[in-house]
Amino acid sequence: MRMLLIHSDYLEYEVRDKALKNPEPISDEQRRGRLEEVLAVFTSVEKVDETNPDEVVEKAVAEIKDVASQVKTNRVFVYPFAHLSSELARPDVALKVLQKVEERLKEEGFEVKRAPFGYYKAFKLSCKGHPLAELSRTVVPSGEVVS
Ligand SMILES: C[C@@H](O)[C@H](N)C(=O)N[C@H]1[C@@H](O)[C@H](n2cnc3c(N)ncnc32)O[C@@H]1CO
Repeated sequence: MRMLLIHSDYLEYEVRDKALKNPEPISDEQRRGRLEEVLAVFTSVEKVDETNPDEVVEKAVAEIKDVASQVKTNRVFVYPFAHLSSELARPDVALKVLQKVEERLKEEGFEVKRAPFGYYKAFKLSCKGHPLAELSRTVVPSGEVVS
């Protein structure tokens, strides 16, 4: 799993067209979303993650918690983003992984939004620009190598 973590004044999105034949079903209210003072986590779930999705979820949550504590926010925006890897996991696996990351972060006490999966989306992002505002992390199941 590849993550680009941007500490932001805000992140907002608006759903546009379907990018998959069967995108995640969403309600009207999920067509737009915005969070302020947020750690935006743009995430590509990778083929290698399919060997142990549950472990990758835990590793990703640990990384997100670490960065969130460094930038002092408890708000996280999980954003599916298929552009950080050339070896993407199947959509059905990727969606489950991202749903689980959202669920586990909430269990850890974070305020979390997750952008809808399987769509083209317009988005606006205001990066804070401090030294820790732009970070990337890669997590893979144990025993796998980062390509
Ligand atoms: C397109 C661009 O504007 C938008 N931002 C987009 O990326 N849409 C992606 C993700 O929401 C999701 N998706 C599919 N596979 C994956 C995966 N392995 N990991 C993460 N997301 C995935 O399906 C869409 C098409 O790949």
